[in-house]
Amino acid sequence: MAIAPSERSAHLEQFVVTAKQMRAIESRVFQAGMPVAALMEKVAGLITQRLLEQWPDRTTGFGIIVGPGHNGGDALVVARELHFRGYGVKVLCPLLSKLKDLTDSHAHYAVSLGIPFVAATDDLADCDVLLDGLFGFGLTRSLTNDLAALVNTINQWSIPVISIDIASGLHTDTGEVLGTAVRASQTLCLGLWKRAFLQEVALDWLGEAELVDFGLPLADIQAVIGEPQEVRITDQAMIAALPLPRAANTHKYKQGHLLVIAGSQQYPGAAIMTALAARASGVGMLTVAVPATLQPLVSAQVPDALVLRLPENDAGVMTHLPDAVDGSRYTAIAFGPGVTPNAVDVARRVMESDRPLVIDADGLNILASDLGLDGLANRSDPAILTPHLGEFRRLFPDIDAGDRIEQVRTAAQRCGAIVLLKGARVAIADPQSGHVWLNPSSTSALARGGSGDILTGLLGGLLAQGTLRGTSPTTITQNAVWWHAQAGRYAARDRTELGVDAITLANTLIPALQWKLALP
Ligand SMILES: NC(=O)C1=CN([C@@H]2O[C@H](COP(=O)(O)OP(=O)(O)OC[C@H]3O[C@@H](n4cnc5c(N)ncnc54)[C@H](O)[C@@H]3O)[C@@H](O)[C@H]2O)[C@@H](O)CC1
Ligand SMILES: [K+]
Repeated sequence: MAIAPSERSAHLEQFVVTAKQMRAIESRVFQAGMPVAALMEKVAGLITQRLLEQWPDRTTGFGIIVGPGHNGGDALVVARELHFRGYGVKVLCPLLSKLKDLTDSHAHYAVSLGIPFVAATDDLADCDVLLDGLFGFGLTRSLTNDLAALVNTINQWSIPVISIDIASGLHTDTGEVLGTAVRASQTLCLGLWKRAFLQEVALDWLGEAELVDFGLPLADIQAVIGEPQEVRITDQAMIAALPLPRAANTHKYKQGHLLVIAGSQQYPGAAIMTALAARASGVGMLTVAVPATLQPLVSAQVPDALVLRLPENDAGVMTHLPDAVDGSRYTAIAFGPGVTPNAVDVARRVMESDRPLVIDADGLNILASDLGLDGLANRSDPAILTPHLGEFRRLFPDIDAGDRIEQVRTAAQRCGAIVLLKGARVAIADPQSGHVWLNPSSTSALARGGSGDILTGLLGGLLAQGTLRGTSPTTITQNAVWWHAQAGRYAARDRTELGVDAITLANTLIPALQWKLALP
């Protein structure tokens, strides 16, 4: 059955594949009768189209770097098409004697057309654009000797490099640099997102990444992937997960009641930032529990929140939750920002509550140093841990095998909580299924103090609302990560990456949502 192009694109955008899966999908398509050469023509035609759009001026000179496999074949077909359209084209093919048959055919044909093949990397130094067709998902070994020298040389130039499928030298699954790798300004990822694009170690090499859909049948993709273990977070799924629209006859208690427990005399701002972001989530009721002396300050900043005064010690650290703070009154609890590592009794009470829980910052440090993780698996309602890498290492010191995606999966399964590992590509793991969701679109503007407090408040607010709507806690967690990142991106458009302080970020949450909702 045919599906609409927008629906197909939303489907494709959520898949993440390994090299092995991509190879298996490709094999099915070839076995079904699609000629390899025809598919290569189709892919190269789409790449050529992108290049023509970006460089319509026919005086642009292209340097085409061709490897031994079909990535090199793609590049040669593009070279031919650019040549036919009147562009200047030079080909550098360092492994000319080792070309796969189809690639070799294209090389012969290119020579017959009079396209110049150059011998030295420096012969490309006067090109305006380089096309990297050295290796795609077939790269198996590290780049060494002459190939490594070639890559290191072009990386020193300031000529834009467009990589076909993946920046050559990156491991398709882990994103690791194998010896050395091309530093692309742009990568045209073919067919399906390879796992490397969701690995933060690869980001500096991939440049701007775009998916080029060349029509792989969804049935073949689904037959190979089965139930997806790793999923890319998409706008479409996240817009659908928002607590919108609200029921016309709702009232504030039906929109969730979040208890934020945060702050200390040393870190009063953490309570304010968490509360401001919780407020922007649209949560029906917000209560903020802080050490008593902070109450006037927090009330002044967030007058619409109920601010509870907790007993505190001489250092301004909350000492315990009085019995009057009855956890059962709340739909969700967010605990940890700025409480200091000494708020151990409060942490214990929070862990004992049966409410859906977000634990962040010092809350995580207290788990690591005092309470341990054993209490998490037996809770009736979910707990969500939101560590950055440092906190992750303290919580799970012995998890170091595999890449980030595997590590976060292991961590969730081990502790029985949802684990959200922060970073340039946030990864969220579900303890039961082992599924991992990856956020593909973010901004370095978020690498800043206070940004995590905003995420905690937003996540808490969405958890309180989503729990009542029956949204799954992993979907709510994705929703918060996505919204937080989009707000960062939206704010950075106006203010650059330097201008997205935490308060600005909190104030941008709603405008960013309007921006996303206005998109088709
Ligand atoms: N999957 C698909 O459906 C399609 C794939 N196409 C292209 O085909 C590519 C994959 O093609 P291939 O499987 O031929 O793989 P590659 O083009 O990535 O190259 C693999 C070749 O390089 C050699 N090699 C690996 N590491 C090396 C090293 N360090 N030094 C020297 N040689 C090394 C291998 O022995 C093999 O011959 C994709 O990335 C894409 O560009 C497109 O042409 C058509 C559609
Ligand atoms: K490449």
